Amino acid sequence: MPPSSFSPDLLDPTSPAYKKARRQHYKTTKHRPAHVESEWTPFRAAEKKYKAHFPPPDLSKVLDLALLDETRADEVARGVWRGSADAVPFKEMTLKGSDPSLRDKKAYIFPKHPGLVVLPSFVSHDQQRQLVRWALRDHARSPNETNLDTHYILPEEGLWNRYASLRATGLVDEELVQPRASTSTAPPPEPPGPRKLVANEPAGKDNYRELATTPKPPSTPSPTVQPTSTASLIPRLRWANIGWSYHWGTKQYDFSKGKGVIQNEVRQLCKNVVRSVRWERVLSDQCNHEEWGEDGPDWETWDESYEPDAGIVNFYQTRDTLMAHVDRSEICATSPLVSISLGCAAIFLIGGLTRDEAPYPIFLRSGDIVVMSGPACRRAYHGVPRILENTLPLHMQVDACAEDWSIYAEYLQGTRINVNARQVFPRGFDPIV
Ligand SMILES: O=C(O)CCC(=O)C(=O)O
Ligand SMILES: [Fe+2]
Repeated sequence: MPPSSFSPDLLDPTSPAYKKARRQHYKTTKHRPAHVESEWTPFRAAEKKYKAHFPPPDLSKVLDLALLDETRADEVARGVWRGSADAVPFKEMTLKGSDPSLRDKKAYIFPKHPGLVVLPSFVSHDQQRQLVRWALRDHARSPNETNLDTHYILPEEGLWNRYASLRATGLVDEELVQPRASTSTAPPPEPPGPRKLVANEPAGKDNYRELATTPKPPSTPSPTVQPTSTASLIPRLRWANIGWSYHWGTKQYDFSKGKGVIQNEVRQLCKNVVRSVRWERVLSDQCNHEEWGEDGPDWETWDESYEPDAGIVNFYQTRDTLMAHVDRSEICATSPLVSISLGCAAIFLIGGLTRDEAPYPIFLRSGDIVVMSGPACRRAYHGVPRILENTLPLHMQVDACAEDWSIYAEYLQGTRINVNARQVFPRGFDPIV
């Protein structure tokens, strides 16, 4: 896996690296039509801005909450990128709960985005490494579906475990993973690639039955995929499903596949996050009953009733992005979606109910958690236009821990992992499938 090619010199307009990148940029963009920019929605304009590799984006409008925490000063200073501590208005909150580690942690809420909560550095360094090991070694393998399963017959022990054992024997590029298409008679499908945008209808109690019974045809393997080495598939791992099976073709859950398990450590971490937030301060002025559904606001019960049962692990290489989208496949449109960042830092954009609202850009670093909750935030457009190069913190680097960490540290050099968990059904809803 090549480490990211970003040079810190690119942030200095007088450096030769910057001048070379500028020449290349002019060469590749000089034939682009000039009028398109004016047609972009505010969300699209923000995506374009932060995605750009040249000129490197100005991050002074990006909220960087790590700057408020002196224990992270070293983490901030080592990376070439940083945002600003006052880019957008926020309120700081203490956390609740008896665990002494919660005393030093904070939550941030945003008057313009009710239901959005950011908990910087919520996950301990040790737990960050545990989650990375879990994501790659234990989770991104059968029976859990990954983006690669459609097109490749993946090793029984899991792609990552096979890669680790091949590396140990020095044969890492020699073994080929076979395409699935040779064993299939299905019609040609779309080639493998990033997640596609599908305009799906928001799920809800009213259309649940219809959604649950809509046919969910299996995705078909690409006939053009070639036998590929295990090592070169590692950076192409893009997602792994958690819990209820998600059908990417229709952007609906496929309840007929049954309720998958959600690993206890992830479940407990998400539940601890939800229990530690003072919801009365986050959502008490969000009392419009209609928006919360027929049972009205239920945040008062979340300490006990929040139960994640689905989610995704996203694996991003430094050139990957996640386009603006709304997560509207869950029947419950208000219960918290808990999202954990690991590895390299990212820029997260969170907007409103349409792409016409300019989003807030927020720096997310390893260990940070974002919670999207309530009717406004759970249906808000959001995305990840940029993974920031050279931002792997010291505690995730090779020398951070036990010897077997080095393979993870090397992978993380140019990778961000996001683990997010959702509650699909509202409290008391009986999903007869
Ligand atoms: O990577 C992230 O921080 C966001 C992921 C996300 O929005 C999603 O998986 O739906
Ligand atoms: Fe999302």
